Amino acid sequence: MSFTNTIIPRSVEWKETYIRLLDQQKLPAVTEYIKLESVRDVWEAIKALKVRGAPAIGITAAFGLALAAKQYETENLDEFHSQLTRDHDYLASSRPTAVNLFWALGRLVKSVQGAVSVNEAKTNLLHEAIQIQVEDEATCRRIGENALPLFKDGDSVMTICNAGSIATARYGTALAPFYLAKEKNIHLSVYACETRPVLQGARLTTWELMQADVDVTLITDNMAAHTIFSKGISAIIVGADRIAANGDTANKIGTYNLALLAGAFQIPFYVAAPLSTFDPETKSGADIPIEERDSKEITHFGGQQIAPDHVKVFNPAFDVTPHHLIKGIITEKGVLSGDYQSEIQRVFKGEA
Ligand SMILES: CSC[C@H]1O[C@H](OP(=O)(O)O)[C@H](O)[C@@H]1O
Repeated sequence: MSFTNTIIPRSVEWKETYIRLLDQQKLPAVTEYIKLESVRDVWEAIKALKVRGAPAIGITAAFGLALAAKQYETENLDEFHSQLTRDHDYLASSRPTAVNLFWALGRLVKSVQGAVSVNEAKTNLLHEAIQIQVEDEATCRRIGENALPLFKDGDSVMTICNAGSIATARYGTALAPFYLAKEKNIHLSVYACETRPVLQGARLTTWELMQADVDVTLITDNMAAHTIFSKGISAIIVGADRIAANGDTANKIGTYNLALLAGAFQIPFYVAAPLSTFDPETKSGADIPIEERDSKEITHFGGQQIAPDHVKVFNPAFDVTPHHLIKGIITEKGVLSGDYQSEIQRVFKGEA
């Protein structure tokens, strides 16, 4: 079965007067699409994780800024740029960790530099947003192609959160090799950590992989060590939200745990990410802002209170895996390994 049969729906689509969004908070029970008709709708959708995943956040924010600009009434270019800056900054405030958000918004702002009319600027913004989505789909497929040789037929591989098709334009990053393996009749078994508290693994990764008829088993996060031991997990592959200049990687909370377990069990720990998730301006993991989310994500489960009133809560949405725990960072340009600082510099100089 070819994944290109569009088995998995697109999470984000431009529809001229609105953005059509797959509401990822409703999955897997309900497949519902919502209309984002304003920059506020887009901000709220990103904040509430109705769309999530670094590349998908960047794509949605890009279409959000293009949609906002399309609604400006001014024909004055200075006023246009002033309103664009306001909405750029507003969208950039939706979530702090995934660098794709800022990277995509920055590409759009750059696309209007030199525009001689408001109309030309509006056209450039939309073309750039479309280009970001088109590029990301091709990038993710290449990540899958570069990742697949790292596994062999019959391997069992663990992952966390959802770095799948709906977290990107298509294919995903960490999940991309599983879709390509399916196309090539290579059998890989995936063990998906449920990923408390928002359950992207239980709700989204299993949902995606089952639709593509990829072998997937759901485990709770605290089962990871026993599963690696008892099921002979051969490798771990995860996505990323921001990769610092030295290779330190921010990803969903619980990723660091898996990296430590990979070291203890002496199995490879891979990060799969596009170059758009690298942030050479961030020197190390210590400099990556870690989003902290509402305590209700932890004190409530399925709408039921599961912890006492007024309990203290710490709810970081991400953690940082130090680069020395990462066997390889799989990108569209190939697999980076060893001295990540110089590898990343080499790739960003276009030497790859
Ligand atoms: C392909 S990037 C996916 C990345 O984003 C997720 O975070 P969130 O669901 O909060 O947006 C998680 O860190 C995934 O690895």
